Amino acid sequence: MSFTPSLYLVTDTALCGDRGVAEVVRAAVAGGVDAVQVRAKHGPDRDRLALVVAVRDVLAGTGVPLFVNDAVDVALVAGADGVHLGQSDLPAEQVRRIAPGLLVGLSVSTVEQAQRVDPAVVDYLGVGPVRDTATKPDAAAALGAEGVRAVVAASPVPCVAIGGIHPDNLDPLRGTGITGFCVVSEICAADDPRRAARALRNQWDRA
Ligand SMILES: Cc1ncc(COP(=O)(O)OP(=O)(O)O)c(N)n1
Ligand SMILES: Cc1ncsc1CCOP(=O)(O)O
Ligand SMILES: [Mg+2]
Repeated sequence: MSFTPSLYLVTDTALCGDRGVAEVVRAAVAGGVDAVQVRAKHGPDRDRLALVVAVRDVLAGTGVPLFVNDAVDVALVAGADGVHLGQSDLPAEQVRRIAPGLLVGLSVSTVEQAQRVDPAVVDYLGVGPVRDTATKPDAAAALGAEGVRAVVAASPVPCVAIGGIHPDNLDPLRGTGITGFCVVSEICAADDPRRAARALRNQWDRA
């Protein structure tokens, strides 16, 4: 089954603040988010696992798939649907071999990286960053919409765009070939995550 989300939320624990990640996810899904990745770059695995389990419980029965960033072991233990890997994380081939039941996402920032993707081991690509973003200061150089279009054209699997995406720069991504897009700060830092998700979803779904 191919993974083709429209609005993919990647969480940031600090930006979610006192509301907590699970409650922000609940609101965002009510607003139209159709895929979620728990991205917790700091802290012990026990805390990461507890966070993923809390989000899994919020997503139960919604049909919205749950991904874990980086940590294949946590994804398996928590019963998540998939894992998202970067170019420096565990190799996708080996993750598919040890965890054949997990969906696998891979980050790419260049046409060459997209051309090397094996569709037998990678289910979707996260293409970016589209723009510079304070959320991931160590990201590669910004691609812009035309750069995204070139990477997507080279990909054998569905692609989502990520990085610096906000309502004022979303429209140029239309027609690049992406199935959808990811946001962190636009939803996690919003006063009203449900409303922020609904606005993004309406903007994207507009014909
Ligand atoms: C959907 C999606 N695309 C790209 C990324 C970035 O992954 P990575 O390059 O491994 O960087 P970190 O997120 O681990 O800092 C992502 N997480 N999700
Ligand atoms: C995880 C990640 N990977 C590339 S950019 C990025 C962060 C995107 O965050 P934001 O949507 O706040 O710009
Ligand atoms: Mg990573």
